[in-house]
Amino acid sequence: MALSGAHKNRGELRIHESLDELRTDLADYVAELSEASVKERGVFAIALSGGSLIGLMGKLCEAPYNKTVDWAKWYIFWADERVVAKSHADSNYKLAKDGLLSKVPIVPSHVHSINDSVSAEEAADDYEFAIRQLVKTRVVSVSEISDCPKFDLILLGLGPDGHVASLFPNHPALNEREEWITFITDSPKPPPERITFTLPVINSASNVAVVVTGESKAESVHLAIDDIGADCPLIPARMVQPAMGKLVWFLDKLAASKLEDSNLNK
Ligand SMILES: O=C(O)[C@H](O)[C@@H](O)[C@H](O)[C@H](O)COP(=O)(O)O
Repeated sequence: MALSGAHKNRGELRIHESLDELRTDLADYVAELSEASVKERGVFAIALSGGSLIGLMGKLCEAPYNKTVDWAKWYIFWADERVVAKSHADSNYKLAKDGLLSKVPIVPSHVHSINDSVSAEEAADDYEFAIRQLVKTRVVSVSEISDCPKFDLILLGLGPDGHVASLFPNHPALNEREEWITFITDSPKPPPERITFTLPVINSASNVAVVVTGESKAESVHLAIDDIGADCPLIPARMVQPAMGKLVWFLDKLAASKLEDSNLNK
């Protein structure tokens, strides 16, 4: 690792010299959490996002992880999904299926994707209902401090505008406190209709990892992590603050290029 650090309340920072190094560290991290969760609970409930994240998780399909990870115990969810057919090029399900899930022995019935044949509002309701059933049977754990599901790991990307999952800057969805899953029909990033985990669900997870590469994200990384003034914009990524869980940032050098030195162990 090029640099590492820990901001006092913004989690652990893992900054990598190369994308290859980041990919290996991310695969190790996911594999370790999977092992710990299977040991403790017998299952691993993981939520994915779309974007470059899936490609960056690619090493999990290779040796040794493809053989050492207990794939049969994985339950897969999406922290956000575009409301399009599962076969559509914009589908986060399709991205993960093609890039990851079809390459490892995941149990098909453990893959919890959205209902793609209904409206965004119905898809959000259906997804929340499905997750509620899995919380009842403790496939997904439950938070000790809220009634929210406690995913073992939620993986997020970061947009250049500071969005995470489908929670966009200044969008009312950021204020949702009751629902676990909400929907939007006006996403500034196409396609417009999406469902997304709400902040209470993200912040109830045992582990949240934000995976960010490239210079276009550097300003958002700075606004999400550094001690900024009250006049700076409050971007969605800064609202990712797991209450009891652990937050880890996987960054490449370009994404980390605007971070203040004081956050890094040089
Ligand atoms: O549905 C989506 O649009 C994604 O889930 C989105 O939240 C993504 O994670 C970020 O936009 C970062 O994407 P990149 O890593 O590709 O820039």
